[in-house]
Formats: sequence, C-alpha cells, structure tokens
Amino acid sequence: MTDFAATKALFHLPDGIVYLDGNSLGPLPRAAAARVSQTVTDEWGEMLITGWNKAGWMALPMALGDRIGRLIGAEPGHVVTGDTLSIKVYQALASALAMRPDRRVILSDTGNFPSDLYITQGLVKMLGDGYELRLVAPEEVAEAITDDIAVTLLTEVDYRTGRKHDMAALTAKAHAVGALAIWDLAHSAGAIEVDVAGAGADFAVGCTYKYLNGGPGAPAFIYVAPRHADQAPPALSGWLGHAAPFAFDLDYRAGAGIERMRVGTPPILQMRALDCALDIWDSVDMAALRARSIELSERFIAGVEAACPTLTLASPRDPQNRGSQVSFRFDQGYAAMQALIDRGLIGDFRAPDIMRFGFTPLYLDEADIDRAIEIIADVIDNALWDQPQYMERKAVT
Ligand SMILES: Cc1ncc(COP(=O)(O)O)c(C=O)c1O
Ligand SMILES: Nc1ccccc1C(=O)C[C@H](N)C(=O)O
Repeated sequence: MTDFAATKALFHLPDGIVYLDGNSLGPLPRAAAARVSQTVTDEWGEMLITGWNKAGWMALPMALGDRIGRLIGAEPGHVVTGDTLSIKVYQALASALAMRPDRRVILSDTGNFPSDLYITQGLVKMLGDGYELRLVAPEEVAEAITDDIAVTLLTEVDYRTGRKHDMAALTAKAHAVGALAIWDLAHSAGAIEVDVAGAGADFAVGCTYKYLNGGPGAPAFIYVAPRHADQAPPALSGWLGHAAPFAFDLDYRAGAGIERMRVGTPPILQMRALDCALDIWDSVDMAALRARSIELSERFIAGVEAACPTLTLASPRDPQNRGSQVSFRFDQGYAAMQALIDRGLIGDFRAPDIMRFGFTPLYLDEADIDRAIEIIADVIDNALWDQPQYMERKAVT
C-alpha cells in the first residue's frame, strides 16, 4: 500500500494554496532543488565534460525511461526520455507511417491536443503523396478504424474533458485492420494505471512535467514495442541515436532498439529534477493511486454539484471512463477561474468554457478537496467572478 500522507510531505506547496493543476504542471518535490544544485556544483562544476561518463549523464535518458516504463506497463529497456512531447509525437508518427508504406491515412479525433494535430498536419504536408489526417469525434473513433488507416494517433485521456479511450480495445481494432496504434499518454502517465504492453500499443509517448512532477521543461518519453524496436526507422536520425555515436561515421546507422529514438544532447539539469521526482514514484502502487484518485474526484464532483447548480459536469460521470481530472462547463469559466486562483485555488481554463481540475493523490487529501469546494461555491454562488480584472485574458491560460 502506498502511504499518501507520506508522499504529500515530500512536495513543496505554497502556503494557503490548493493545487488542482498538477495535470498541467506538477509541484516541486522538496528534494529537487538540492539535487539539481548538487548536479550543478559537484558534477558540472567539478567534473566538467568528464561528467558524461563519471556522473552517468549519458546513461540518464535510458535509466529514466525504465523508471517511467514501470508506471506505464512497458517492458524494461523499451522507453527512452528526451526532447519534448511534440517532437516525440513526430518521431512516433513518422516511424509508424514508414512501417505502413502502402497506406496514407492517419486517424485521430477532435478531442486530441492541438500539438498532436499540428505536428501531423506538418508531416502530412511535407510528405505530400496523398497523405491525409482524418479527424472524427472521440466517440466515433472505433467505427472509423477502417482498412485504409495506416496509423491511429490518439491521446488516451482528453485534455479538456478527461474522457478516457479504451486503449486495449482500440489498439486491437487498429491491428485487426492492419494499422499501427500510437498512444499519447500526456494525461495518463502518473494519472491512471496504464499497460502499454498488455494493450499491445505499437508506440506510446508522453510528458513528465504533469503528473510525474519533473518540472517545467522536463523531457518527454517514447516507448516502442519490443517487436518493432529494431525495425522502426527513426525519423529524427540524430547522432545520439546512432549505433556508434563516437565513431563519428559519415553515414547514419540506427542504434539498437529504443536507443535509436534518442536525438541529441540530453538536458541533464532537467533530467536530474525528473530523477528526483521519480524517487517518489518508486514507492507508489498504481492501483492504489487510481483508487485514491477516484475517491478524491468523486468527493469533488458530489460537493461541487451540490453547491453549484449552474456548473455542468463536462467529464464522464463514470470514473472508469475518465482519467484523473474533472471538468465543469461554465460560460464565464475564464473569469471564474481567475477568481478561484485569486482565492488560492489553482485549476485552469480551457476554451471555450471548461474549468479543469486535476486530482493528484501524491499531494492532495480530503481537506484540500473540501476547501476547493468551499472556494468554488463562494465564487460561483456569489458571482465573485464578475469583476473586470478577471475578464482580461493572460498570455498563458
Ligand atoms: C496530449 C498532449 N500532447 C502533446 C502536448 C505537447 O507537449 P509539449 O509542449 O511538451 O511538446 C501536450 C501538452 O502540452 C498534451 O497535453
Ligand atoms: N506545457 C505547458 C506550458 C504552458 C502552459 C501549459 C502547458 C501544458 O502542458 C498544457 C497541457 N498540455 C494541457 O493539457 O492543457
């Protein structure tokens, strides 16, 4: 069993703040500042370039990949970290398309995060030759998996509503028509139980700055199923994905397995912060985490619905069909979210009218949820959002 009171003590949360936005940026693990500082002074400072060997910097992308692998049900040695999620989406998609050379259609849904769609649009344009992004509504994905599909590119948990796709069923459907399945786990890794191997996913990608708490700019990860690992052509063939980077050959030869998905120099300071955050995850049982996340989310939904009849639940009511976030629709959602933040409750707003709240059992408990409900009730029922300063849109929402 996981001791969630103990994990809560391992995070720094500012006084007076209830943080329901760990689904966008996780909070600071208390040990991270010292760990990063030590890397700066003792490793970078003292070891200089010898740190790549002496401090194990060059091995970090794979070591971190394995620690994340446990959380997403990957086989050891099949996940690597680096770059940003948008780049990992590009890599997975380009590789998968190259593995289905006689097909041209990429299937995704209108609930997908825009970066995944933009990356796909860019790649489709560059490839030309009849390539096409086909978008359907999330609930129509299953029936849209037809035998002209090359690749399905789906985000398991919808960033706006929290609606969760059935990864195993949709992957099986994709395979049945000869397509490959790529899963974006941005809102799944560290949020719910994930079993990429069990579901038969061909590729999976995700970020580490949300539920995994790796910090702003923390590296992304990519998983390639063992059956493809030595065949998948790496789309971004950088030197650190080469079979022998320090041979400095003039021609590219892909590295073994997942190593080929490395591109260039890893961001060591960010990786140390992530390493520190993953120390906390080592003690976490994912089934216990999921049970606790459902408990806290259900308490939140019941409390908000009882107190605020003007908010409508945008997330699936059945917890089995959602990830670890809860969203409500409110036409003045932007202003309302600013008013909540002003009163110490941090969530976020997603256009056009979604107020989004993330549930992260590592550092949230019932007292936080009850306090959040109180603040929401105060802001909504007393229309405290109706102030000009809450209407002004900020650059980042
Ligand atoms: C589902 C999903 N995919 C892709 C991204 C883009 O990730 P990044 O900004 O790290 O490239 C995000 C969030 O930003 C996301 O939520
Ligand atoms: N990386 C960010 C930087 C700044 C502001 C938000 C993000 C997010 O990650 C947004 C997230 N993908 C979302 O689901 O809305």
